[in-house]
Amino acid sequence: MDIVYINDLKVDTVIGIFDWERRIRQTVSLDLEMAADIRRGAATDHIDDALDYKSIGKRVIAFIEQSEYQLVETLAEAVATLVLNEFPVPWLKLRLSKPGALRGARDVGVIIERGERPDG
Ligand SMILES: Nc1nc2c(c(=O)[nH]1)N=C([C@H](O)[C@@H](O)CO)CN2
Repeated sequence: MDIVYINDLKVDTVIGIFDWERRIRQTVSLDLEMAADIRRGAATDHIDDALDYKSIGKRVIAFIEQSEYQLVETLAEAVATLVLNEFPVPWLKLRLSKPGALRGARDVGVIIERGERPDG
C-alpha cells in the first residue's frame, strides 16, 4: 500500500465547546495519510492517473472553513467521511490538531483511521 499525504494543513474555523469559542475563528491543523497505488501515475507521469492532493486539500479547506462543530472528534469524522466519499481513497489516517487549546501543550486533538486498508 502506498500513501499520498498532506501535512500540517492549517485552516481557520469555528470550533470549541465554550461560548467564547463560538464567537471567534481558531486555526486547526490537519495531517492526512491516504491509501493509494502510486504506480500508475509514476508510470504515465500524468495527474489524471494520480490521487491529486491539491484538489483534496482545496475541498477539505473549503469544508472546514464553513463548518462550526464543537468537538474536534466531530470535525475529524466529517472530514474523513468527505474524503472517503468524494475521492478514490479506500483508507485514511487523519490527525486533527488544535494548537494552543491546552495550556502547557503545543496542541491537542484526535487521530483516526477509517475505511478499508488495502493489502500489500
Ligand atoms: N475530547 C475533546 N475534549 C475537548 C474538546 C474537544 O473538542 N474534544 N474541546 C475542548 C474545548 O473546546 C477546548 O479546546 C478549548 O480550549 C475541551 N475538551
